[in-house]
Amino acid sequence: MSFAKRVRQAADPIWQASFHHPFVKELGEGTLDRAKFRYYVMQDAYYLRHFARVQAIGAAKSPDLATTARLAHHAQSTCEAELSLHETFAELLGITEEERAAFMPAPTAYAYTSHMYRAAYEGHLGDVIAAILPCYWLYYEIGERLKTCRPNDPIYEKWISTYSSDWFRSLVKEQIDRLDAIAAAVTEEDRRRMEQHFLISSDYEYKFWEMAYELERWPSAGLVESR
Ligand SMILES: Cc1ncc(CO)c(N)n1
Repeated sequence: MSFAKRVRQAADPIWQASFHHPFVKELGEGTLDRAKFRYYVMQDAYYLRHFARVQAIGAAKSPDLATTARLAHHAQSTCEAELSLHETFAELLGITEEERAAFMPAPTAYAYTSHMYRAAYEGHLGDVIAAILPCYWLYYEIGERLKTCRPNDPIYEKWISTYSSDWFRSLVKEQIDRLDAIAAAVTEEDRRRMEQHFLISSDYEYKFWEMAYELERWPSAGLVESR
């Protein structure tokens, strides 16, 4: 079994939990509370800004020019396509400049992006890909599961169509193949570390839905208000 298949299987219970999370289910059904989606969009814009930078670290750590070019292209795609998607959402959802200015990353968004930076800075290209692959791959699988859903809501439909597109599928496949090629050439210790990055990112993907669904806040935010 390929390395990617093996780690995907090891992560399956937590991926299943993401597939069945109320945020994902209600998005597909069109019943998801707008306030939760709005919160998600703002946290996800933050997440994607950092995701693009981690992809760029991958570009810098690539051992050959062709891979540097591909990873840089992925970083650029994240910046252009996904952030323009978010701009559209911000407009449709009426997110204001003041809200943007007052934005604070939630604990989970902060921890997840920090995990990716850590894997990227401490490791080699294999660590970078292992840490970022669940982001691509899980969303692709969610897109596939939701693509027959008709939430009857243009915003939720746009979200689903982005992640079930051929464009997105080809990016996911490219990174899966890259992970397998790297895993075949490194040491057992490297593979163990890469698997751990993949599993931790899979856990954070689940926590990201939970964060949005519960409108997660820092503990100190509650303390300030109750004073
Ligand atoms: C948290 C998260 N993971 C993955 C993706 C897909 O790129 C996204 N937009 N946000």
